[in-house]
Amino acid sequence: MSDSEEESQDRQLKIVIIGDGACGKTSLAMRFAQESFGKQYKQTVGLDFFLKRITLPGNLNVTLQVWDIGGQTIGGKMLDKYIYGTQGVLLVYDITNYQSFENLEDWFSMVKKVNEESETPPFIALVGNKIDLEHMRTVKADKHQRFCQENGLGSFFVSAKSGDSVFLCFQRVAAEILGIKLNKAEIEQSQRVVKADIVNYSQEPVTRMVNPPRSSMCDIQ
Ligand SMILES: Nc1nc2c(ncn2[C@@H]2O[C@H](COP(=O)(O)OP(=O)(O)OP(=O)(O)O)[C@@H](O)[C@H]2O)c(=O)[nH]1
Repeated sequence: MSDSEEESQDRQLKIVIIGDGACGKTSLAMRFAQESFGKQYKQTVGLDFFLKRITLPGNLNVTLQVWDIGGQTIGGKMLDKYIYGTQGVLLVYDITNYQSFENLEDWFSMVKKVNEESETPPFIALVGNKIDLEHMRTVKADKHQRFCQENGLGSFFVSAKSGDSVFLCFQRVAAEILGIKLNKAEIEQSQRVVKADIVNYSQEPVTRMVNPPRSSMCDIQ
């Protein structure tokens, strides 16, 4: 196959990431596109772009154009322009921040409004981020599932910090947009194992523990 034939197989997909400030949108994009994570919070002003090429079953190369939209753009003039024409939307919230989940109604309304007259509406997924902080969860998983069922959304729980399910999320969204079914082996291959250091708390006599640790088995670092 010639180079030009190979290139012509590449598809470009636009995926926007929206949701409240500090829920982890930039971190998800960086984890997916650059395999990195930063603890420091730096607010996104306007938007940032990330590009990543992935291969879907059938040797289909797809370049994902990820639009990381700043949380402060809600209510601004530019948001509808950023969302317009997108094929995929990740509606992200922080599982430890209930307000970020509630506010998704507003983000979702904006997506629906922009696509009111679209013949090819985007594939939309609800993404609960920061699952490494499960012990601090304030948004129950059944609330998440109900929102997905009521609105026909894809559903993901991820951690930009540990990388858990991040690649899988983007891969499945791309596959859904293109109408490709991933088999079990392909899904399992994309699921990253969460690395956790075992912390042995049992060295301290139980009677001396004034503030017991939140988890007695392991901490996810
Ligand atoms: N523990 C944990 N922290 C995370 C995770 N994802 C993001 N963070 C932290 O949350 C803070 C906000 O992350 P960002 O990715 O900048 O959030 P954002 O949604 O892009 O924020 P805006 O730019 O304001 O829209 C940062 O301090 C990140 O390190 C995660 O999965 N787990």
